[in-house]
Amino acid sequence: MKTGYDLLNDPFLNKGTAFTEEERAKYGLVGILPPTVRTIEEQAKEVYENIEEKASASEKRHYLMNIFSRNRTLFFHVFKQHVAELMPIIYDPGIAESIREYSKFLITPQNAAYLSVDHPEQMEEAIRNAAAGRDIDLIVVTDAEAILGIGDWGSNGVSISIGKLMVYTGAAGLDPKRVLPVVLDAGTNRQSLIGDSGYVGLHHKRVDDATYYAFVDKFVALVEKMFPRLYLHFEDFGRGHAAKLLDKYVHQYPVFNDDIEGTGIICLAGILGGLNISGEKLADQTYMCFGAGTAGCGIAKRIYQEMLDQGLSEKDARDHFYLVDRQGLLFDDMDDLTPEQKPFARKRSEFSNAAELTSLEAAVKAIHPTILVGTSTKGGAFTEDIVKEMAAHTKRPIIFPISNPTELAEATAADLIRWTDGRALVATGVPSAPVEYKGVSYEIGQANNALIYPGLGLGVIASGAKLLTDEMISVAAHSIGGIVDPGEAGAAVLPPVSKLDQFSETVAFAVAREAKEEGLNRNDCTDVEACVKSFKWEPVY
Ligand SMILES: NC(=O)c1ccc[n+]([C@@H]2O[C@H](COP(=O)([O-])OP(=O)(O)OC[C@H]3O[C@@H](n4cnc5c(N)ncnc54)[C@H](O)[C@@H]3O)[C@@H](O)[C@H]2O)c1
Ligand SMILES: O=C(O)C[C@H](O)C(=O)O
Ligand SMILES: [Mn+2]
Repeated sequence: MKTGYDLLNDPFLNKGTAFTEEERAKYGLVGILPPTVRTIEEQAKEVYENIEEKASASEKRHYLMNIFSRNRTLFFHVFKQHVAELMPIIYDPGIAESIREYSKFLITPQNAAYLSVDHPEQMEEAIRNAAAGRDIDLIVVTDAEAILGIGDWGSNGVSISIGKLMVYTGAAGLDPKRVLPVVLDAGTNRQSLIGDSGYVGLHHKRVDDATYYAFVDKFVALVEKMFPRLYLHFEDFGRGHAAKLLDKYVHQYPVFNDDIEGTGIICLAGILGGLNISGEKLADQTYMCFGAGTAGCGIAKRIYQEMLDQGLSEKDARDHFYLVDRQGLLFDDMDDLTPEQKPFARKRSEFSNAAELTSLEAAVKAIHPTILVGTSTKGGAFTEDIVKEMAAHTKRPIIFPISNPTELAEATAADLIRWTDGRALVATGVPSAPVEYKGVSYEIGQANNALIYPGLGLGVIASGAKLLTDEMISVAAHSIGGIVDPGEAGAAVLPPVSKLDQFSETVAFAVAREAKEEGLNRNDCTDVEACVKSFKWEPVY
């Protein structure tokens, strides 16, 4: 039993001024807290008022992270009350700053595990120390090679693991005591970090692939052994490793790659939402991806799978896809294609001007896509000319500029609505305010995997699913339809973040039900909804 300062310093147990007089007497807290006893509602009101007073998002974030470090219950109480308002502060886009400036802002290590490739022999000890006797259901692990669109950040990337886990709890109610953020420090290729004496990670380049894969393999085997019902979420691994790691473990353990699968689900859901508004069919769409990396190929694969599920043959389905990357349109004779790009690469013989299709603009002109998804990290890439060209050949162009953070988005929602005279069906990666245009208020959906991974994770964890299957992923994408009224002028293609906790539960029900149908559940799911609800933690003392 913890007492005194040990109790106040434990963020999972601390209640601060809300410890009652009886508790203060019992736990050695008499005299080390100010005399007034507060309720959590009073504390939360105070915290919220303080946030409102801070001038910048950055100050708000630091203040909130301090609360998070000291008192998880209070932090989540406030977060849950103000999800839509606080998401951009503690998650994307605000989180990018805390990664770039991690060494400067490091307050406490926030119960994360920092694993060093230079000391694999310490791995088990490190995880044990970080878990500190807690049973863990969920790990978010990053190696920080490709954080959002801002690149390689080494140990600083731990903030993305922490931030993703905050959203899991805020949105789906996963118990913060039962989660563990992990950063795998395999070095960094960002020279400025290596040369920065203030940098807190390893001061050397990323290790070679053999050492790297041995490090990750050791980690996965170890945490699977230590926490037998673990759901393992991979975040922001580099293009050269992300899909390989997922393919390696996906049939063995319940693992999830957020950038590949989470983004695939949310974009499919957004596209289905868009088609619901336009009344068109997926099989009639021409899909173009700009930036065919981890997310770009993950999304293409999910949409492709949906076309197969809708009855198209593999060949017919593939014919709908065009990938554009740095080289321009990707052709099958290129020698630098990734394994994930290859299935979607086109034949030069399909075009009379193949040699000229080296830019997005040329590709849009030649192909006339009806759906354009941006995962390129090239801010402003969807120019007025490109968007107008696309919109000239389709009534309701579906355009999702989803590169993060804000400055890397391929376009803004306001420009897309304006350039297409209100016809574009838009979703963005970061939150966008409604766009007022010619008397209509266009609500903009947020195509960010944060709208889906919390519910998906809750469904997997509550059911105790042995694996995360393609079918579970598909039902997750379909489960968030029907929340938005497609008939309303300016309707969004995705449900609003303000309803995140409600639809996360809907997603979890669907996923747990599917796990049960596939016989993959290890927990009793006789009553799926009761099972899911029993896994939800409430931020109250
Ligand atoms: N909204 C979401 O939920 C979500 C999810 C995942 C990723 N993303 C965003 O997508 C972007 C890409 O992430 P990723 O993990 O796929 O990274 P990645 O490095 O795997 O892929 C980026 C791809 O874009 C290509 N690219 C880079 N610069 C380009 C340019 N100037 N022109 C054309 N192509 C270019 C790269 O060659 C690469 O193939 C990031 O900004 C990230 O924040 C958003
Ligand atoms: O973190 C986000 O905001 C979404 C996504 O996982 C990304 O890498 O951009
Ligand atoms: Mn990511």
